[in-house]
Amino acid sequence: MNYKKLAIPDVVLITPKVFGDERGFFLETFRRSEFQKYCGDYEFVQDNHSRSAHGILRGLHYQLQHTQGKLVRVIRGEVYDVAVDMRENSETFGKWVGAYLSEHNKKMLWVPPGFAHGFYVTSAEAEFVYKCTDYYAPKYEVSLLWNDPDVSIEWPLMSADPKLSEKDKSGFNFVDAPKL
Ligand SMILES: Cc1cn([C@H]2C[C@H](O)[C@@H](COP(=O)(O)OP(=O)(O)O[C@H]3O[C@H](C)C(=O)[C@H](O)[C@H]3O)O2)c(=O)[nH]c1=O
Repeated sequence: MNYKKLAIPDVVLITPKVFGDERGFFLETFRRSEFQKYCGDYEFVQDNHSRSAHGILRGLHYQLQHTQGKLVRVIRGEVYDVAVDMRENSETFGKWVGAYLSEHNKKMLWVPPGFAHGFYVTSAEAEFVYKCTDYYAPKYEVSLLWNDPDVSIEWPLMSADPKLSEKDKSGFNFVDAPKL
């Protein structure tokens, strides 16, 4: 596996080694020893799986307590995945990074605790699977608006506006969003 620190160094893009043969392919999606060496000493306690249609944008979400680190990947289709640094004392506070994750590139993104996370579906459909370092805690969950002018994420929109949940439509602007 290759571990590449992005412009926000705590966010790591992971490219697995893919073993292809006449049957198909094999790859390791997680190896604790390597992950802890390059990303930190985290344990995962919950795995999630969601499917979304083209043009859906889920997020950006974070939890004020039980903050979750997420190791995310796409097993069908393609998304543009984004992390926003919500850690008030961080040098990259309010900054964002993004990466295309797809069934074809098989890349994974490590999004540490303290980040708002979301993705936009660029394929017809996308199946998104991820590991979390803490449990879902809805009473502590917050949505950051996808199009906040201060964060100014450059989403690769393929139509006027993405399709959002009601919760995400009423997310906080960055200036008003609770910080970590
Ligand atoms: C996240 C979550 C949701 N749910 C239930 C609650 C709702 O009844 C239903 C859909 O939840 P929600 O609309 O919050 O799902 P997403 O919009 O995909 O939320 C996720 O979106 C972005 C991309 C994230 O990074 C988070 O992991 C997560 O917030 O699943 C659970 O039971 N457990 C969970 O861990």
